[in-house]
Amino acid sequence: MNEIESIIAKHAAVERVVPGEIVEVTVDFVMTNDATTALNISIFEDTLEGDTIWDNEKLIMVMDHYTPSNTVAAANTHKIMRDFAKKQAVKYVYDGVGICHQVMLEEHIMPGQLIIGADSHTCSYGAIGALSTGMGSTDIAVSWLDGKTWLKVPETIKIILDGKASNGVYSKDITLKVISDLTAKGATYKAIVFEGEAVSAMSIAERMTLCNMVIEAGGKFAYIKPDEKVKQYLNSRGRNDAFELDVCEGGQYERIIRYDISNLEPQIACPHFVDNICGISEVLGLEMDEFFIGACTNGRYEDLKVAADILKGKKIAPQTRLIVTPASREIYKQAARDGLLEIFMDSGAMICNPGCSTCFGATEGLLGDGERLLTTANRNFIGRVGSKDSYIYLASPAVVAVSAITGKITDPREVL
Ligand SMILES: CC(C)[C@H](C(=O)O)[C@@H](O)C(=O)O
Ligand code: SF4
Repeated sequence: MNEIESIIAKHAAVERVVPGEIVEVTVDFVMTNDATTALNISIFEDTLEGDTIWDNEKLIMVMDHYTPSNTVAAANTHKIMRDFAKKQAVKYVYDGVGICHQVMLEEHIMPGQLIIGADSHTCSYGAIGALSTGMGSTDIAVSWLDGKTWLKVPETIKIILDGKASNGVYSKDITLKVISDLTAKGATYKAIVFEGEAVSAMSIAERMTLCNMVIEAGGKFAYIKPDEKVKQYLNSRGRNDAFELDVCEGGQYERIIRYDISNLEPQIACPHFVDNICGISEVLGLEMDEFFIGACTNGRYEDLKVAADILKGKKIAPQTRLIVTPASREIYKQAARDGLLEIFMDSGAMICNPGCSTCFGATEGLLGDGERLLTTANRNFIGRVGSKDSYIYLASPAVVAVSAITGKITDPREVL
């Protein structure tokens, strides 16, 4: 079995699984957020006539898409979540602490686990060697009954990233390039394993970026074999439990794709599809109205640091706005301690509280008619951030920061 199949087999308590087979698995955590928890609750209580959830330490609830509540509807949704959490004595409820995926990484996930979440970017936890995937509300509610769900064992694509990214090129550019080649449906219900020297060189933050966008090609799971960096990260977060490294000999892959990323240029996803991607040279000089640095793709400390180093002592272009939203409270605090927030504010940026923010377009930073946004998020669907007549471009934090200074798409390699 390969890495993916071996983790699934463990959770199905069987010796061996093969792609295409449907198995019942026990999950380690179920994560839900304020976008759909109220729906999960109504399915659990009304449709399934559920009484008590299977484990009050394994259902993790996060309020992040609409925090602090910006409408009465959002406040009522949060109230439903809080009432349910109280009734069920749910141990982990995070409100305003950060984006669900970042909070899960910081507080809960261990390599080798299997996690399902009511959010498509749940696939991010492959960054530290966990198998995780997003599911719809009914499947999530059913899992609350007994901590089990079903899966079709996916085929696995292995992507080997060789070479060393040049200055100004980051894991966001690599992930955009991979999505562009796979296309939006090219990896539907397939697992993607990343390996190679470029992956080994990546920080945990960069690996999160890489795994986060696998769903944009339809992927079921993303996975990077955990190494010493993962161990160090977990230790730094107080999680010292030993984890087994999966030794998978003779594993089968549906395809192996190899990249040499040494000559890759910064990539931009253009409206209105994530796989509508080009090299930055094709869109240089395109004027923008708004810039956003944040989201579960690129709102981590390392991302803010890259942006702050570029923005230090500089001002954003007149008649534009820059919104910076740290992905979690931990990141916010560290960015404050290290002076990053001051650099952003001095440049003219607005700093928002940890959460999905302008990525989801529910709380702040909405676009007006005809406006263009350059963002570090992962989706550029029509109308996602405000007006249906607006245009969203996806890029790395370095591209967004350097472009915020000029007001138009600019190549970070010019300044780095
Ligand atoms: C609202 C939520 C369920 C959704 C998702 O599943 O991804 C959101 O987080 C997004 O990024 O579009
Ligand atoms: S930051 Fe954006 S992509 Fe991530 S969970 Fe929130 S809305 Fe979804």
